[in-house]
Amino acid sequence: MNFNEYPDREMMMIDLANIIAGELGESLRTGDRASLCVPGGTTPGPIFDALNEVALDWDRVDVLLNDERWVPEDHERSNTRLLRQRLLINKAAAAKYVPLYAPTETPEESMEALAAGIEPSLPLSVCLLGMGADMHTASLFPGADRLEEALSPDAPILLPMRAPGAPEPRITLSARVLKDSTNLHIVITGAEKREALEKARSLEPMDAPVASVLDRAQIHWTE
Ligand SMILES: O=C(O)[C@H](O)[C@@H](O)[C@H](O)[C@H](O)COP(=O)(O)O
Repeated sequence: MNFNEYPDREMMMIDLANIIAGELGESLRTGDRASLCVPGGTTPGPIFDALNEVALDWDRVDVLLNDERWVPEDHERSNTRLLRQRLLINKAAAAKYVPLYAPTETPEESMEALAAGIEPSLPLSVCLLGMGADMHTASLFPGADRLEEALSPDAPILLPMRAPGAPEPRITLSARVLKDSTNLHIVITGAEKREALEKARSLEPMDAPVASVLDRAQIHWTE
């Protein structure tokens, strides 16, 4: 496991924004387009704040989420809302946003169309993941209804997911799509998550879904 520890949150978020920008720049040097896949939740906001100011050919970058909560875009729990407020602004406003949400009642109704929209952005050039203290990443939750399918090597791109730990239905990229990213990072903060990550190393992905990507990921941690 590639583990990077930082002296404080501010430094970690700025460093990570620079690392991500460098990797996107490298992908744009060798290809026509690059893709950046990011988590929602409460951790990544400051990374987005730094990243949206970076000079990059953003008009050649696809931006998408690891996972989305099935709520309207103006809902306070919408990850899309977070992206529109903090990442897809300033210089990064030129990026192409690839949605993981559509206004249908259930994720199942939109799954096929959303997956078709994502396919051209694969493999992901840069994927940043978060992690919960229950060892979930993206919406790959322990005990989730379609976890086994989402972890399988021939999983579809996208799956609906319902889990005891998630208050609303979710939609998530599958583990194989996350793992196939050219550059893969996990950002976590605090002692509880560090402990959970250590524990995940000796567990199976069905019990600790983040374990499915650990051998490919660089971990970034601070208190
Ligand atoms: O929609 C989401 O909730 C995420 O994409 C999810 O996988 C998140 O990264 C972790 O739950 C960590 O969340 P926090 O950063 O809020 O702890």
